[in-house]
Amino acid sequence: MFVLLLVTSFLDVIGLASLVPVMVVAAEPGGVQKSKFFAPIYHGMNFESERSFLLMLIVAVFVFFLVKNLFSTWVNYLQTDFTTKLGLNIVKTQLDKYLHFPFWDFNHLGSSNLINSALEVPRYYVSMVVRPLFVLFSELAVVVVIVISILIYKPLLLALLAFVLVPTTLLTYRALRARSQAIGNRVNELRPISYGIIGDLFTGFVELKLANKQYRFRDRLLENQRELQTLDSESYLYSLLPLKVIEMVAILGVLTIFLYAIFVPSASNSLIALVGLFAAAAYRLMPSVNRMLTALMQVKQAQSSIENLETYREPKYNERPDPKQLPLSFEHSLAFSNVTFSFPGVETPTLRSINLEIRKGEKIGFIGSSGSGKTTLMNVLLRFYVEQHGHILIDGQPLTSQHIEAWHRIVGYVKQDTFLMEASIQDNITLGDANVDAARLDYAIEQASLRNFIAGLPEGVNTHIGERGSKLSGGQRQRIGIARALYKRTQVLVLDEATSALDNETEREVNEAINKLSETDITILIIAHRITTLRECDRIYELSQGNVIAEHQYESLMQQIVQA
Ligand SMILES: Nc1ncnc2c1ncn2[C@@H]1O[C@H](COP(=O)(O)OP(=O)(O)OP(=O)(O)O)[C@@H](O)[C@H]1O
Repeated sequence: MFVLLLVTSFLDVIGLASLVPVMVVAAEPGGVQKSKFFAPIYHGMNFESERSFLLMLIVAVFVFFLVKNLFSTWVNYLQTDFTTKLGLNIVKTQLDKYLHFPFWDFNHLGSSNLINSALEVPRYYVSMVVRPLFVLFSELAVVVVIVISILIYKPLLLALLAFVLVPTTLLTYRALRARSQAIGNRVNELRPISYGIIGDLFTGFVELKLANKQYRFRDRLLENQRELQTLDSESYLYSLLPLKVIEMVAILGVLTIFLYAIFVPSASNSLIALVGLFAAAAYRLMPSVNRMLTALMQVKQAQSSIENLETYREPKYNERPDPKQLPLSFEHSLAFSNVTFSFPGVETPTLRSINLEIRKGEKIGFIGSSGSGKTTLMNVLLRFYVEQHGHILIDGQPLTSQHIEAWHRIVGYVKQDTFLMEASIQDNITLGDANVDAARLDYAIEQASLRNFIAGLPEGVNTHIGERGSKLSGGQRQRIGIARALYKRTQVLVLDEATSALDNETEREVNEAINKLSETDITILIIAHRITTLRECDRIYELSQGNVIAEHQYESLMQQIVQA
């Protein structure tokens, strides 16, 4: 890419330079014969008249410019193609980086940071680092060609130009560099904040409106955006500044030589010619130097993007599943054997030596006060968290990182707040499958007790459910989650009963689905906040402070509660 840009720059300079001798010979009668350069060509090619030679020259110049511009358009195309692919590649590597994040680091990072890192940073990197580097390089090539030409033609002029332009350029760059970098860093801090506020505004629409706080959020967003836009304008202003500074210094150079010529009359003639040359050369060099400076400042401004691409590359953040994935068979039992788990940086374990054995097909309930460790236990089972001691045993075999893919194929999870996309019911159940297995979908809908509900919708499974399922009731959302788990042939289903949707209708709907599932051979683990959900369970374990403190049967547990 850089070599091609170099060639383009050379062609640009040659193109411009070639116009001067052509114009000189054209302007003067008999100029071709006198020219040291053109006379041999004129005679060598046996031209009869100067007019036909000039005609040939004009056609040659035109063809040269045509070819040069076709070539540079092709190079520009390659360049944009290259930056597009590069940009996409960076988005991919950034996304992969975060997809392999340990679960709690992922949560800790937050979605606004993620959006910024995966979408904005690559865009910024391409437009503020890669493209400016191309500009820098091609302008550098132009400057080098001009400098060499001047060096050959008039070394004194070069010395003069260097004396005026080099310190100015360096000083301007030094003066703006630190501020540019500071602007870039601040922009990188502010952008995720805007995404965060916008996200809160959408997710908390109902709560914020009821609390009449929506305008406070709007004002916070506007405040943040104001600073962002001011910084943006400031950096735009800085991009305009170098040209003005350089121009001022160049004009000062011209005027100084004039002054010298006025006060030292003996030197005036040759000096005036030098002034003309100086002005011409400076005017050709100034835009190039300006673009180079702007490019350098943009790269400085994008320093934080470069750093962002580099962060979290350490191995501890890259929990990629072991490449050698092994098959897994689950025919008889799954067990927690002495499972102990602590969150990083937390001293007391959240799960302490958990020992449980569950046979295939059993339905097991988990109860316990809030914070007792129920969700954490399920997250260990789902491998989002990994125990520090003990093992999860599947048919007696420890579940290792080499089984992750096989395990995730057979385990399903229906969370309290089921993840729903702004898409059709079918897409939500199949998670956007391109080739939907219709029989499987039908089975999932039936088992999740969704059939009547879907039959009543005008567009059936193709009905859109609104942002995060806003057009559904709490029970319908959970049942879509259950259908999703069944569609992927889940053998172990973890159900986290919603605490928020506690109305009787929701309970009835979800219980109906669970009861239906009890007839299948799917192993079900239900975290329940209401005991009635656990009617069909074979056993119910009670957790307290990370320990299993009791094992109950549904009937006896109900009796205990009634007596209490
Ligand atoms: N990412 C985390 N980092 C540190 N501590 C955490 C984290 N997630 C949960 N905890 C803590 O672990 C403990 C167990 O939480 P957990 O969510 O497993 O409880 P739970 O029994 O499912 O509660 P609930 O019924 O309210 O959902 C709590 O004290 C909680 O504060």
